[in-house]
Amino acid sequence: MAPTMTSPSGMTSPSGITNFVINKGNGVKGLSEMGLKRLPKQYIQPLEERISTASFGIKNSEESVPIIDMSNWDDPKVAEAICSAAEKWGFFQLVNHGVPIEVLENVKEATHRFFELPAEEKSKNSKEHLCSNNVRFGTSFSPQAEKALEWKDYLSLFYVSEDEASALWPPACKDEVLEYMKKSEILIKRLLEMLMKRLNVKEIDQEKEGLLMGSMRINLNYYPICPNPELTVGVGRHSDVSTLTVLLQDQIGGLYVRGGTDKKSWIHVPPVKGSLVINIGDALQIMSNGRYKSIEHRVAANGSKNRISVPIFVNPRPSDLISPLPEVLANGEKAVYKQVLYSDYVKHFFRKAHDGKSTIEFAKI
Ligand SMILES: CC(C)(COP(=O)(O)OP(=O)(O)OC[C@H]1O[C@@H](n2cnc3c(N)ncnc32)[C@H](O)[C@@H]1OP(=O)(O)O)[C@@H](O)C(=O)NCCC(=O)NCCSC(=O)/C=C/c1ccc(O)cc1
Ligand SMILES: O=C(O)CCC(=O)C(=O)O
Ligand SMILES: [Fe+2]
Repeated sequence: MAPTMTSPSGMTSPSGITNFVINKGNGVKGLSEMGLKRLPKQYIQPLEERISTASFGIKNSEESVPIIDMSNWDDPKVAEAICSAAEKWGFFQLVNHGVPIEVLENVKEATHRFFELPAEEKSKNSKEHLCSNNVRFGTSFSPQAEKALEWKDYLSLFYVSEDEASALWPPACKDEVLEYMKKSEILIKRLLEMLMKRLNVKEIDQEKEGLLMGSMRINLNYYPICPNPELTVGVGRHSDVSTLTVLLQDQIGGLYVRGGTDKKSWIHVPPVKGSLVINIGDALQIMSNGRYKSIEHRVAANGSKNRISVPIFVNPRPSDLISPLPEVLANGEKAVYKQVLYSDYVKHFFRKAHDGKSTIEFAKI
């Protein structure tokens, strides 16, 4: 249902838009549903950040993110494909990954259910209305730091415990998100085992497990139909600050990653039914001393369809010190990154607007 406006004229001013979208919790979904004919000024990105979808759909098999079949996950060829993709692309898609398709369908449905709630209901999960930092309903990425806003609303859920999730996560999506997280855990452990083996880490003991996957954050992303998609972005250029990210996308498309032979092209990650997209994050780039790459990516806005995605960010714990692993440096390799407190790293990321691969400079020696 379209939101009712108390002061239609106030909406045309920049502060009216900000109030409606950010403070009142209508999000860009609220703007989209008013049937705006033109993109508000705040969302107009500089030319160089806009995404031309002209090449959308052009296929070039050598220039696409690998699609890896995990049916025989203990076959060394699978590990080889995964580690090579993590080195070369930092991104890959998995099919037959073991997470039941029904679980994925349920979490997509739950995401729509949450965003269909009235603004007042969703706003109960905003940082202003909730006394916890672990649940956050918001819009754009970092509105207080951005020169141009991004065309996305989100619900971000930091997992602390089953009890806290039961008490704080919105009932519209809580069970389905928890199930998605739990059912993905085996896959996450398998991936980390393969990736670690190649780095000379023979076994993932409890300490390493904490460092690699000691905290999880799940975002429900909603990209509503945009009046001028060519002028803005859904998500600007960034790399994730996670160890790795498990991303569920729907069938709409619009995710682009930096890659190809020139390492500069923007390559579309086409939706593949039942698949999960995996990408390496900054924490693993740092721990592998640059061997695995956390690749820049971004999301286009869409002029005709609402899109959702649900990333699971698998992370170190906030209290962990991260640095190149001793096993990686055992052969005399020189460390490229220094030791940083993971929560400092994440705060640095959230405090600024998206700026491509710049976050990792924070950890460079
Ligand atoms: C530092 C954290 C994130 C928050 O701890 P806190 O004690 O609650 O910290 P602060 O209250 O000081 O929050 C710091 C600031 O971070 C920002 N922030 C706090 N969570 C959020 C939040 N989910 N969303 C977007 N700002 C936030 C926010 O600016 C906030 O400031 P403020 O506006 O004053 O509340 C802490 O939970 C922590 O260390 N977590 C480690 C695990 C973790 O969350 N890892 C990040 C994985 S996320 C990832 O890889 C990519 C995410 C991403 C997301 C969107 C994109 O467009 C692209 C990528
Ligand atoms: O929506 C997507 O496909 C990707 C979103 C993303 O990059 C993120 O949330 O970090
Ligand atoms: Fe991302």
